[in-house]
Amino acid sequence: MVFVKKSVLCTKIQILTLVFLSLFKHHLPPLSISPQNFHLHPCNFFHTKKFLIRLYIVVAKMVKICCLGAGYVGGPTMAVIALKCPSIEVAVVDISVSRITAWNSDQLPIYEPGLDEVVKSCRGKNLFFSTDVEKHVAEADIIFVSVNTPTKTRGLGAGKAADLTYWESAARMIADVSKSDKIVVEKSTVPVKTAEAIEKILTHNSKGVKYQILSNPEFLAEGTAIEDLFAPDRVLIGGRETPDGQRAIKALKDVYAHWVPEERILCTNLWSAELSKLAANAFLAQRISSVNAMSALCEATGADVAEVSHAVGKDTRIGHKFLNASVGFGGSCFQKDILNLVYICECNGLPEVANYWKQVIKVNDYQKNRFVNRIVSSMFNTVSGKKIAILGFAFKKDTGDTRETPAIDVCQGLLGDKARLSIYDPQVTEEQVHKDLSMNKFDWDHPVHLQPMSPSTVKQVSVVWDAYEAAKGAHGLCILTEWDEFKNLDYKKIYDNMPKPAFVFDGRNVVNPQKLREIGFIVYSIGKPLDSWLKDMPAVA
Ligand SMILES: NC(=O)C1=CN([C@@H]2O[C@H](COP(=O)(O)OP(=O)(O)OC[C@H]3O[C@@H](n4cnc5c(N)ncnc54)[C@H](O)[C@@H]3O)[C@@H](O)[C@H]2O)C=CC1
Ligand SMILES: O=C(O)[C@H]1O[C@H](OP(=O)(O)OP(=O)(O)OC[C@H]2O[C@@H](n3ccc(=O)[nH]c3=O)[C@H](O)[C@@H]2O)[C@H](O)[C@@H](O)[C@@H]1O
Repeated sequence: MVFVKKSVLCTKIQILTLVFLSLFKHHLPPLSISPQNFHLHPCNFFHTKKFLIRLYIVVAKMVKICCLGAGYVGGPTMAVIALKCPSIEVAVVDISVSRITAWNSDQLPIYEPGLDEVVKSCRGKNLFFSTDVEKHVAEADIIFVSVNTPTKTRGLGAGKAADLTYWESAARMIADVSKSDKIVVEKSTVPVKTAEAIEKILTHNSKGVKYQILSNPEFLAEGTAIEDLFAPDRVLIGGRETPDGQRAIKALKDVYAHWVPEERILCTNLWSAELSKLAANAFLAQRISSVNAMSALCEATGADVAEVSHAVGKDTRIGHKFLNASVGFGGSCFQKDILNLVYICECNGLPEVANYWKQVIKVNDYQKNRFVNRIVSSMFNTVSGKKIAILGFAFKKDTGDTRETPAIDVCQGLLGDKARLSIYDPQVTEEQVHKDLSMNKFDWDHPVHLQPMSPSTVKQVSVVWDAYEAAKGAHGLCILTEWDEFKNLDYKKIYDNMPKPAFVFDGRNVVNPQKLREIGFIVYSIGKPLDSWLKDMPAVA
């Protein structure tokens, strides 16, 4: 009985202390950042004499992370950190009010398998989305910067160099509002040596606050972001080789160590980390351009690119991943990052290296042009006034992202020849399609609220919500995204509703060309033996 009364009294005191400390936590002296401090067992916690000290530690110094940029990287990455590290408070902030409103709603601003569940399980607990950028930056111990780094469209390095406007303004804002020491983490993909520039901005405006800059590039791919974040091949952290730099690396490593095995967390110097990100994307894109270059040769010789990729990929030194021939790679990063790499090589007096990487983009552009040429040349050298169905507009399946999607170039090529397009994609809105088809190159990579507000509607384009509707009355059907549903469409029904000859141009090799030929279609599949109809047509119109 005595024990019960004592414990009730004790609990009341504990709760009151907790409330008190919560209210006045900002007036307590800071402790060193170490997530290890927070692994207190809840049972021990309330029954030890050191209770007040422990409570002080937990309430006063729960590690706070703030991420600038609630986009495709900032949103999912921070949601996973919050899920895996319940002892860390994560605030994701953005200058775009509509993005933050969407993150706080049931309709998240990006489509990514598994993301909804992760966000819903920690939002409002230790994961917050806010437009109060300055408040959260001021309170944070670790600040991730995951803002846009588009390709420059004007001035020095236009068309190649990374535009660091958003990064620089983020750094200046951090310097303005910070009153305590911070670890600033480059999450965006940036040119090598960016950390040096950021360091200068921060230290020259520091008002006595100390900063450590880390490079922690992100390797997630869209469509599999949550999977990739849960089990990354590696986490890369680059920092200064000074004692303070190493302590900062350790603090960030401790965050990832909540769920990533130690041997997968690689620590390097700053420049290696920054360059590794650009190198990884360049290597990946290079594989696609290599297989796409082979696909042209396959069409010319009667080889089948799928068989060639399979045979080549069986060599364990080469491996089978990323060898799918396609209409071309898209997405917000491959082209941007390679252009950036090319620019850095040129600036460092390495024109041969620059030209080598430039070729990866040239082959990608060649592949998209080749696809359009195949369509036009097989349809009697003109698509003027003809309806063409476009199945898939996103740059890959399982995402609604259309940034630098090959569909834009293919559609623009067909529109240039006066085709009428009927577009269907399960995740891309009508507004987005019109915006993409009327926007200037590279404009898409700026924050949404800074892009052209009301894009002009492209007259010859209609967007529909059903593949059958898109194909009705169409002379040809182009598959531009490998959505699973395109594999299982009723192609007989589609064929019956099209004028003849009816064409299928498969830019993702999702259909079985033989089966479609049996129905009656004339089929073009990337890198596959050509239909007799196409053999007589020039590959370049
Ligand atoms: N999308 C991807 O799969 C990957 C992207 N990256 C890199 O991550 C960076 C971000 O890419 P995404 O997330 O795709 O871009 P995003 O455009 O989806 O998101 C960037 C966000 O930053 C916000 N922003 C810009 N300036 C800001 C500021 N000063 N303060 C607060 N918010 C600000 C924008 O409003 C936007 O919502 C880029 O450097 C990209 O190269 C790296 C790996 C994967
Ligand atoms: O820095 C980035 O933004 C990210 O870029 C890519 O990820 P992502 O662009 O989201 O998607 P990928 O799966 O790499 O596909 C890129 C493009 O290549 C195409 N692709 C991919 C693989 C393949 O074999 N063939 C092929 O044409 C895809 O359809 C897509 O258009 C990288 O895979 C990520 O590691 C990286 O973090």
